[in-house]
Amino acid sequence: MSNNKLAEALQAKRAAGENIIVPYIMAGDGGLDILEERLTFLQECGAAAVELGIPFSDPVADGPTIQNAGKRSRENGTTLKSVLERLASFKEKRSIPVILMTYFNPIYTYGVEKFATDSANAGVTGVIIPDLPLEEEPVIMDYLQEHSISSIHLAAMTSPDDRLAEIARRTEGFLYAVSVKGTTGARATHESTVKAYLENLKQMTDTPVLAGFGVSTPEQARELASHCDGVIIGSRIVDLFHKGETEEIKNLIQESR
Ligand SMILES: O=P(O)(O)OC[C@@H](O)[C@@H](O)c1c[nH]c2ccccc12
Repeated sequence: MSNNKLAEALQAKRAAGENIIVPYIMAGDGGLDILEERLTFLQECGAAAVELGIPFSDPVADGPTIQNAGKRSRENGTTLKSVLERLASFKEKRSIPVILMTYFNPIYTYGVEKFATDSANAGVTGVIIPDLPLEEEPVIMDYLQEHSISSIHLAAMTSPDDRLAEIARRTEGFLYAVSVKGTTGARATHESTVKAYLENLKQMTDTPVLAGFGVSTPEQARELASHCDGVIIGSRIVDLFHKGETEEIKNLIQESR
């Protein structure tokens, strides 16, 4: 049974004529005590969902901004366990969907089945595991489905069409269209081939398609969203929270919608 709660929440924003905006933040950057406040703030800014990163020592897909945030978070003692416990402590109070972004290693160490159960208890709506290839997904798929947690897959610009079609078919909640060739981080421009790539993905699925990597301004967000359904904004938001520039975050999200 695939699960549509997340896709439905995102599609509701789209149906209201908005671009779907999903900010990424690093859990525990600034301490876990401010997590609730940040999620509430992002919800009030009009974010459709939040992608919440779990810090990890070898974040292969991350650029410097998120690597540094992960380092700060680990220095604060943040672990997958402490994040799930914290999320569980205020799950009744929030309505914004929370998507966990974690590499597979912390999940494996935690225990795959326990991860799914505890994530469900923490009110987690979806997960992104960037280093778990489609072929390896069976190790966790059934547990996630049992708890109605969406498994969000990443599409890469370098993948051939038949691979993209398979990813588009299997993804739940939304399809994460990685829109650069490289790691996370703010960039001035995207390659001209991105448009065709996003439009191609849009034709492969009815699930929302969100573009991520390298989006840091409302202009970029609106431009990419005009070829799909919305965007994920990571490094820029992480940086602004770190500097305490919350007003800027609000403007960025509101002008991207
Ligand atoms: O930081 P950027 O360039 O805005 O990209 C989003 C990204 O940070 C977030 O979705 C993310 C952080 N770490 C990841 C690892 C893999 C895939 C995605 C991510």
